[in-house]
Amino acid sequence: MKLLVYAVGTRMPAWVQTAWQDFAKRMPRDCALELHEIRPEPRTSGKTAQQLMHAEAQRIEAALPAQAWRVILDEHGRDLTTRDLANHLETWRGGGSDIALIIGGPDGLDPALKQTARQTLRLSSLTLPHPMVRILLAEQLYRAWTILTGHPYHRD
Ligand SMILES: C[S@@+](CC[C@H](N)C(=O)[O-])C[C@H]1O[C@@H](n2cnc3c(N)ncnc32)[C@H](O)[C@@H]1O
Repeated sequence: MKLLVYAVGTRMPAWVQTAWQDFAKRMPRDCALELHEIRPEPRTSGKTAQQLMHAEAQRIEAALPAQAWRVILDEHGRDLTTRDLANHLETWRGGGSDIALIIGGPDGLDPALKQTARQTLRLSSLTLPHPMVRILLAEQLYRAWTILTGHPYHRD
């Protein structure tokens, strides 16, 4: 099983890339964390937010593997604890499919794309900037894995 993160946004600052790598490289091969960046629609095109999100959704759809279990990251989703996330990770590992975790761009995600998700996760009740979401998600997935394996990184 792989954890495939599809995140709208390219050319991130070095600190974002460094933080991502720091957590991604800690994940074991059988739970690998991969980042797939989706090119954002230019914000100078005069398009509405709906049109921007629709264009980005088409790129996300084109990039997603057909069999992946889709999980949307959304501030409007259900709250969860890190232990809840560890339980999800355990279920995902048992399911066998790769997991596609989808993060929107500055305007969020197209409502039609959101409806295709099997699960929606909220990392916080705050609206987070999209570069921070990928880092926070990577850290929380690593933390969830350490809970499942009894690694001392996580302390209750
Ligand atoms: C700047 S936010 C977009 C905010 C937009 N108002 C919306 O309703 O989605 C960019 C992306 O980061 C993710 N995101 C932001 N805050 C989040 C949170 N608290 N939990 C989970 N994902 C979040 C979502 O995938 C969102 O599409």
